[in-house]
Parts: sequence; structure tokens; C-alpha cells
Amino acid sequence: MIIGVPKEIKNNENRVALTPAGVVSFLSVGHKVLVEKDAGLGSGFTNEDYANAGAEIIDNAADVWAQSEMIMKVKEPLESEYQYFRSGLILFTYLHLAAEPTLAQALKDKDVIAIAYETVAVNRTLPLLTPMSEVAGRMAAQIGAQFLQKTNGGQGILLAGVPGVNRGKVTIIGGGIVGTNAAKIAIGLGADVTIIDVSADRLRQLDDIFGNQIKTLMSNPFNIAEAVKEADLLIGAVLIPGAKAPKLVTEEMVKTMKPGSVIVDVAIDQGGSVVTCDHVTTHDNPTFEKYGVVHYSVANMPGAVPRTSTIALTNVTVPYALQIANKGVFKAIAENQALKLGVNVANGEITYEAVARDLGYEYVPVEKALEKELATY
Ligand SMILES: NC(=O)C1=CN([C@@H]2O[C@H](COP(=O)(O)OP(=O)(O)OC[C@H]3O[C@@H](n4cnc5c(N)ncnc54)[C@H](O)[C@@H]3O)[C@@H](O)[C@H]2O)C=CC1
Ligand SMILES: CC(=O)C(=O)O
Repeated sequence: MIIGVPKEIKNNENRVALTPAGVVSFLSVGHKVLVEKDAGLGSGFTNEDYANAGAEIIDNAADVWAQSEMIMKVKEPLESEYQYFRSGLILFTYLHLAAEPTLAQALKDKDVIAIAYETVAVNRTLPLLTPMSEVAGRMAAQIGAQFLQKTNGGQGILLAGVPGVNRGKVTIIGGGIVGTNAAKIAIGLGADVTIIDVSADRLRQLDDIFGNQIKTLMSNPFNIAEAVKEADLLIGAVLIPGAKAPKLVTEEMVKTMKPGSVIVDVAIDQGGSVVTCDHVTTHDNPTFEKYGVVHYSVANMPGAVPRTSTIALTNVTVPYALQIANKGVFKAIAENQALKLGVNVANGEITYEAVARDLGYEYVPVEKALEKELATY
């Protein structure tokens, strides 16, 4: 199979979908890899590194897309990339389609086989989302601490406090991978940490992990309102796989926060869990102010630490991409339930139920959308 790796074009997106080590993995089993010139520079991989690994360096994105059977990316294609879609093209990347209706329509219109990293699932875990959630969770606490500084628009508090002065309060809504990693760093910084989740089992696990270093609360509007009001730093970290994030923090709740408090809504890639985080921001201009509260809503947080993130991401994506290349996409989907759950669009149909529901499309299961193609396996 010919695998193409375009350069990412989202604002400050410095990750790349394959490292030179990944290129070697494909070449060693007979595939060909095309890498757009300078695609790896942001992550510290030169064109020479890729060429030495055996990739062909291609001067422009159009040729990479046109000559490849499978495109591997990091972020969802932007509008300028939709022109490269074509029937039968395999696209393997983060998509977050519930928050990207125009992209969903474009993929449908062009019959792209779109496999989303974030919905590939094994036993209710999301192996291709996990490493980036680890990165973003850890970043969320450090970014929050940074924007709480007066010089950055915050109320001017140190999360650790000092002897004789209270520690800062961090409220994390969603105690999954992002939430747990945010808590680790917030605890390390010395903050007073509360985690809210809708799953009692998850709260028990968190209690076992962190003991009395954290407080846990069941997710309901009353508890969320109380915890948001007290928070110096609020971190949004909920997820219902594939679906639009539930809006758990209302405008009224945000109005109760102290001026100069900070919200980091990590769940913004799925549309955001805080009503006032009503748009995506970029690393160039990451925050805006509403009701005196600093809002941070960057949808590609790991793009700011690309060396760590690229290696962590490709550690988990390459084995799945190799299955697609080795077996062909239909056999790989037929034989691997995890990969099948990643298929969001195929043959012009939306094949992921939560995406179809949130965008108002008919849901067509993968088995039906690809009935003919899967029949032989
Ligand atoms: N902005 C960015 O750059 C990045 C964003 N993310 C996003 O962060 C979000 C969280 O991801 P993960 O932690 O990996 O997901 P996860 O599935 O590990 O955790 C989500 C948690 O939210 C909880 N939850 C669901 N509904 C809830 C409710 N109503 N109230 C309270 N908790 C609720 C679940 O029980 C679960 O524990 C996702 O939207 C993910 O795409 C991840 C990486 C980077
Ligand atoms: C998960 C995701 O959207 C990211 O890493 O950018």
C-alpha cells in the first residue's frame, strides 16, 4: 500500500503522523511511504531523517494526497484539504466529527473511508486517544497555573500557596485520562484538587489512586455549581465517545467564579463542556475573557509539545495502520473490532452512531455501509 503523510496545517500543529521509525515499520513489510517536505520539522525530524528511513519526500500536499491509498494525519482535515478527498481514499486521523459538520458532509460526499483515532476502542478504552489525553491533561494543569498569574490576566494566585496562605482550588470535571493526568500535575503543584465524574466506579478508582490527596464528587448540577463557584482553575475533561461533549457548566455557573479565575476546557475538541467556551482558540491566541474569567479552549493542545506528542501518538497508531496496510482496509476492519469502531464514514454513510445522532444523519452500521466489501471476510 502507498501511505501518505502530509504536513499538518492547523495553527501551531507541529505534530506529524509518522516518525522515521514508523516509516521503517511500513517499508520492512513492503509498503511505500510518501512524506510531504518538512512535515516532520516541527517534531524534530528532518527530510533527511525520513529519506534515510526510506520514505519518498514529496514537494507538495496535493501530490501526497493524490498518490496515496491511505493518508495518515494528526488533526482533522481543514477546508483547504477537502479538495483532495476522493472515493475509496482511506483517511486515518483524529476527526471529532460531532463538532465538525462541514467535514462530515465533505467526507460523505466524496465516499472517503474515514477512520477516527478517537473512536477506535478496546474494552471501553480508547487506545489512540489515550496518549494525547495524557499529554493534554498534564498540560491543562500547567497551563492553568500559568494563566492564573496576574501577568497573564489571572487573579494572581500560586496554586501551591505558601505557609500561612491557602492553596489554589482546582476542579476537574471528568475523571478519565485527561482528568487523572491533570490531577497528577495539579497535586504535584500543591493545589487543592476536586474531581467530579458521573461514574461511581470511576470515583472509587480515583479514590484508590489518589487517596486523600483529592476530593471526589458525583456529577450533578448541584455539585458542579458548588465546585465551579469555588474553583480558581476549572478543567473540563468529560467525554462520551464520538458524541458532542455534554454542556455541564452553565453561563450562570461561570458568572459565580472569581474574576481572574481560569477555565481550561480540554473537551473543546468535542464541542466543549462549558457553555461560555463557545469557540475554539489557537496556540497563537489561546485565551479570551468572559465574565472576568480567563477561558482557554485550544483543540490541539498536544501540538505545543510536538516531540513528546508525535512519539506518543505514533507508538499507538502505527500498529493499527500496519494492519490496514498489510490486510487491506476491509479485511482489517472485518477482523479487528477495535478498528471497526473507528470507522466514522464509509461509502457516503455515517457509520458511528453518536456522530450520526449529533449531526442529524441516519446512522448506518459499518456492516451495512460496507456490506459488499466485507462479505468475503
Ligand atoms: N483539546 C485537546 O487538545 C485535547 C482534547 N482531548 C479531549 O479531552 C476529552 C476527555 O478525554 P479523555 O479523558 O481521554 O476521555 P475519558 O473517556 O478517558 O474520560 C472521560 C470521563 O468523563 C466522564 N464523564 C462522562 N460524562 C460525564 C458527566 N456528565 N459528568 C462528569 N463526568 C462525565 C466519564 O465517566 C469519563 O471518566 C475528550 O473530548 C478528548 O477528545 C484529548 C486530548 C487533547
Ligand atoms: C485528541 C486531539 O484532538 C489532539 O490530540 O489534538
